[in-house]
Amino acid sequence: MSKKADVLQQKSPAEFFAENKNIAGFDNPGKCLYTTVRELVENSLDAAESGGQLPEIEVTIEEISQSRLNRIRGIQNLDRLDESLYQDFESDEARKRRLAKEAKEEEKLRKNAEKKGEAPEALAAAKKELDIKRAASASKGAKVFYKVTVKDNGVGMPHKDIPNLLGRVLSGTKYGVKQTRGKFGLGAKMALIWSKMSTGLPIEIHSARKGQSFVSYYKLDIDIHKNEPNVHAEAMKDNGERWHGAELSVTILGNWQYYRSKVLKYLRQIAVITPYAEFKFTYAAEDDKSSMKTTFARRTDKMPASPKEVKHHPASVDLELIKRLAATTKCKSLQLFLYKEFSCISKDYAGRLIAEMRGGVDEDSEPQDMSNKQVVALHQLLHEAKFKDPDKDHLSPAGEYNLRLGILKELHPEIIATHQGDAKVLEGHAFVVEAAVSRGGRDLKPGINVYRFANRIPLLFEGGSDVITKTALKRINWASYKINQSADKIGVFVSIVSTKIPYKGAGKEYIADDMDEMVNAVKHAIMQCCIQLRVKIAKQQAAKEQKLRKKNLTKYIPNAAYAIYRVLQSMSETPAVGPKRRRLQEDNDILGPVQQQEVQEATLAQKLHEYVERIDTDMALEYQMQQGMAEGAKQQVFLMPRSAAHTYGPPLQSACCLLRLLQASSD
Ligand SMILES: Nc1ncnc2c1ncn2[C@@H]1O[C@H](COP(=O)(O)OP(=O)(O)OP(=O)(O)O)[C@@H](O)[C@H]1O
Repeated sequence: MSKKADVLQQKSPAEFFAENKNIAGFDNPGKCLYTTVRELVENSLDAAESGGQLPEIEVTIEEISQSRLNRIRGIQNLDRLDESLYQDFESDEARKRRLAKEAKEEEKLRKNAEKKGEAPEALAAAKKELDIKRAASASKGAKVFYKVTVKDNGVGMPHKDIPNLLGRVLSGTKYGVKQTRGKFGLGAKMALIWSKMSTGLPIEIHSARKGQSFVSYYKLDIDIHKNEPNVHAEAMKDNGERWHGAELSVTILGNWQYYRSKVLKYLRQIAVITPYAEFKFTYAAEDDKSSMKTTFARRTDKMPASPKEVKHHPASVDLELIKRLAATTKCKSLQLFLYKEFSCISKDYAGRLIAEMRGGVDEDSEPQDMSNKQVVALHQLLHEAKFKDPDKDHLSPAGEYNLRLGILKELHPEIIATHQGDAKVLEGHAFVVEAAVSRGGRDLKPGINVYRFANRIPLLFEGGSDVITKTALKRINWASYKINQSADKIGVFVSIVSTKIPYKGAGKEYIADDMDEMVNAVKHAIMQCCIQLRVKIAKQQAAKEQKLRKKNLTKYIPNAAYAIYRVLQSMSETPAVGPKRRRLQEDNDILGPVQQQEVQEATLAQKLHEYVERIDTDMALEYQMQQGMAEGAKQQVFLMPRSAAHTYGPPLQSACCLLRLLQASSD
């Protein structure tokens, strides 16, 4: 073994995450740009919602070329002395080859245009496209940097806490048992670590609490080795406008070209799940042509009730957590400790648990005095004893109203159904699954389009391994709900909220598919939507078929009226003589008016129109009757018969309902 391998080394959390950025979703420059936007936006949403504020979030990505970045960093942009040192150097030979290839390509374009007889403008457009492709491939290796700024109207941060909150890995205010988008105390610091690694520039922060007379300003970076904030500048600026919120800016290496669609998709999906928020997005490129601005507007002022922090459920605690709680509790007795620090344990039940523990503890023992063995015994008992499930009042699902509104506003589906499931429990943490299934709409491809949300954030990566995708694609028999899995544009939206989302990894990309409780809850929510959708689809199909039938019948009325009238006319002109030509009275009844010109072609056409109209209504009633029996909404109404001897006739039909009289059973 080499000597070096024997040397004991230690790593700070910042060093660990700097070396393993991918764990936190910072895989390559493009993904780093995406994850930076995502982490900052999610912090902003958490901050606005925790203050009960309708979120207003501005996201700006400013493109910065290498030379501009150098100017910002105070580095001189030197001319190259030795061109052949650089990756983009092209030898004379290579240049000749490239020019020859380009000439060939242009010649081919010209010949093709000639063959197709295209106008000179078409050839010019094709050449321009080719030039753009060439320029893109020439700039493929060029590095582009971005200043990402996210501004919100949230609660801001206390001045003195800012360096620790944003310059120390694994520090945050969201570690309690509470539904929040953030969890690990990592996201914003990863953006800072990436900026430090790729551009060396610090993060800039403006922040103000509600009613604060000053705006906190910090420019800081992180000492990765020590996992400590390193403050470059600090100020308290005047806050005349009494602004509150936070604005964070980081300058990082990225790749907008490859991740543009992901960033925009993320913003659209977050607009779906938070229709009460407004997102303004600006992309400022170095050349104005590639810049863009877009707004995802707020559609409602109805914000879901804020999630609440709750106590630990006994089924969710581990040994270390019990030790920590016992060491820090203010409770002086074990009974009070169990009652106050955990949910779903009454004082009485705490007493019974302590009696069951034995081993030298009683109700009055001090929690801090528990020995290791006693803590182990308590831990074991908490996992073996029965406890009520945690309730769901502390959770904050988007709500069917918001989910439906968000989908309608962003994707415009033809039909949609939503469902919110009952609270379920996973390892002591309550969770709620909400779902929506839609058909048709903007931006959807034919087939199943899955949209995943966890604690109201969209999950865009690693979909293949996720419980929602797997359930939607493999565990639902779409055909049985009148849905064509490959031809229809189906949107499946599932949102899971919990005090602990069982993410795989710190990148918060997907939820594993190996927990039965989760699988069942997701499947149930999707199926409930499908059941509602089946009814809507059946109604739509019947209405469509009926419309088509009516259209077809109406189409042939002029021809039919013409043909019938001609037959009747020629019959009426032919005398009825001879034994075989004797007419029935009914024939005379029809032919007489034709002869008298009382019935004409137009009369027949009108009667046929009336008939088609009538059978259309009859068929609608027939359909309603079937629906009433099979899948329509049923309502029981109890009526008192006027006498004991009452007869129950056939169902009564109306244009909107079916009334069936039945004798109620005596009990
Ligand atoms: N825009 C903001 N407004 C108010 N506070 C913020 C804002 N951004 C960050 N913070 C504070 O900084 C803390 C650290 O943020 P960071 O993104 O590093 O982690 P997190 O959001 O707690 O968890 P996660 O790593 O899961 O995102 C947050 O817990 C929050 O208290």
